[in-house]
Amino acid sequence: MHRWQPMADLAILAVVIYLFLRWTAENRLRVMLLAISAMFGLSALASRMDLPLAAWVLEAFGFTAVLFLVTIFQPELRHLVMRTEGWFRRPSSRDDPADACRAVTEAVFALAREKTGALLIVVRQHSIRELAGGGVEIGATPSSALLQAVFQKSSPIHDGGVVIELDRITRAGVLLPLTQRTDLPAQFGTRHRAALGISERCDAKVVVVSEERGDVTLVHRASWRHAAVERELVDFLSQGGQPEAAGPGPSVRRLLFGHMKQKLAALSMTALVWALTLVSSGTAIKDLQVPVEFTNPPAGMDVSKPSATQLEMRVRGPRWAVEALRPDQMTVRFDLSRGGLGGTRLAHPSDVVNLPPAVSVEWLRPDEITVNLVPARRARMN
Ligand SMILES: Nc1ncnc2c1ncn2[C@@H]1O[C@H](COP(=O)(O)OP(=O)(O)OP(=O)(O)O)[C@@H](O)[C@H]1O
Repeated sequence: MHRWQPMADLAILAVVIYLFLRWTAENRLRVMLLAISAMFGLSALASRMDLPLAAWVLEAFGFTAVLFLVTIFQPELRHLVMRTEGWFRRPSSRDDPADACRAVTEAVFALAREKTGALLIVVRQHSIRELAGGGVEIGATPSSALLQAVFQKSSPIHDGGVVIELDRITRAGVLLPLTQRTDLPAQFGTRHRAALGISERCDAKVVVVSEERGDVTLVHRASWRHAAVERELVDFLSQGGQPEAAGPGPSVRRLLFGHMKQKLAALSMTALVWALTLVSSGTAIKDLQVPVEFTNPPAGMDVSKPSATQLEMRVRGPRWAVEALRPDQMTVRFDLSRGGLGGTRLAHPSDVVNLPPAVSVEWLRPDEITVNLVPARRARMN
């Protein structure tokens, strides 16, 4: 095992935990999944520590919880699968997000001026297929005229919401889940409740035009505010408002500093798993014979009569790390570039042995290696 491998191991684990936390954004489901993972983890720990009864009980709890999860959280699980769809969607190269934003803004404020009710759902990363039912498939490039026409009272599809996905109008007349909140302004009827309902369940941006008051409400992630001027709607739709797949790719800043809470949680959980593996796997000792290689002899010189071509050593460390050590991957290399003609005493071998962290050398033979550097031809004759 190379020194970088355990690091890569932990880094992969941290990334997997982070993706898992981002994926399971719904709190109830996340708690449940974490509880199940913890039960199986503790069960493995108990069996390692020779506590068979505890291991059995924890495992049984884990399986019961899985059954419970599949039956109770079926809609959430289905929604999770839907959510992954957004990771692979790419916008059509024909459609410019700025054009879609312009069309929506123009239509929304035109509808607001004439007090025509409207509800627009701009889909981002999460698929809303499981959340928004019914409606009519459209599949058109957004234009102000088309959006205004859809919401006219005389239109057969003016009821419900219009879905805009990857800068295309994909459906009209869709029914959305209503929010159950009781703390909303009295003037919020079912149109606004539908907007809040969908925004509680996914990352879509929703725009509502009130038929009664002609005002424009912007809804995202269960919070809302009014937009008095077009600029506010444009900002709402464009500031992190484009579906991530539609942009030029996540910015480095967002990649590094976005979702800090989940990143810290993932790092803490990785540290915990690391500590648990150290404790649960116990300590092991292993004797190894590691080959020695001499590299970079000065130009025109060769190595002759090295005092040893392999090292014997005994290492100690966490069982999983020690068991993964493979002598053929641990070649000890001595750099001879600074050697001069004649005998050269090399660095203490234990300084150049490449061991993963937490694994230490108990003893190592020989203590010291010497080589002779000779003109290239003489070495070949030896
Ligand atoms: N579940 C739903 N999903 C999508 N649209 C809905 C849903 N329920 C109602 N609507 C839309 O809302 C309209 C009714 O709006 P209502 O007057 O109840 O709401 P409101 O929030 O007071 O809006 P407004 O201020 O425009 O009156 C319906 O005609 C329909 O178009």
